[in-house]
Amino acid sequence: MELRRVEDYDAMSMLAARIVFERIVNSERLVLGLATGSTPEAMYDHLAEMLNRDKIDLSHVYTVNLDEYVGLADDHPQSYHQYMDNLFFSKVDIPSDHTFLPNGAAESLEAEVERYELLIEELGGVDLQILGIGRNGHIGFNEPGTSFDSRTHVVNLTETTVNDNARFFDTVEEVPKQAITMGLHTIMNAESILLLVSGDEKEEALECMIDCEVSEELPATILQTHHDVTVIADDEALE
Ligand SMILES: N[C@@H]1[C@@H](O)[C@H](O)[C@@H](COP(=O)(O)O)O[C@@H]1O
Repeated sequence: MELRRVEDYDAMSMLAARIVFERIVNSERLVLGLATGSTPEAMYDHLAEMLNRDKIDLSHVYTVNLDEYVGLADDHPQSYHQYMDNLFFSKVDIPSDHTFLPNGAAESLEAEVERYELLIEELGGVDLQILGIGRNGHIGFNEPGTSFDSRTHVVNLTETTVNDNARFFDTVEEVPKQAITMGLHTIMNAESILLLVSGDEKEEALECMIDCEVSEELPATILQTHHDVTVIADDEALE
């Protein structure tokens, strides 16, 4: 695991954007695993700017997102579909049939998780996976206790996660209590992983991700066993 310490949120975002940019321009074909949440917001901004500035052709880029809330249609303002459209897809020229997220409004969630896992496999797997981390050490929406063997699945969100994500909704009651997420096995299959961590509220989760014994009670600790993880963390997250 390579740890790159940076001064603040913007330095983290800029470095992450540069790493993703380099991968895009140096690949003949690239499957990017994308994350949502507050952490990667500025990275998407910088990345879109770099790609547009240099008029980079993106016809070789495919994206698969980590997760989506259950019960929110694609056009729901708080869905991750909308997040990705607003923050990234609408600003860059990735072909629209190259971008994928789980469908949280699918009639059969069971069929949807199978479809999504197969889709990732058919794309040839993820080359570079962007990740954030939850305060309780979750990655994607894989809450403490999730099996390390998990593939894409439906999860019940913990109270901590529901409360943490309530800031994106008008009231905490509106936050969905379930989500579809790539599993820990799915995430570990990525060729490279880039984990972004910013702010003192993530300090404990980060410290544990690096130092605690690998355990399903702390999902992010599984990253200790991946062969190519780069962590970009800012001073506040490391103090
Ligand atoms: N499902 C997302 C994760 O993909 C994200 O990494 C994490 C941290 O979110 P934030 O970056 O907003 O702190 O929690 C959310 O619930």
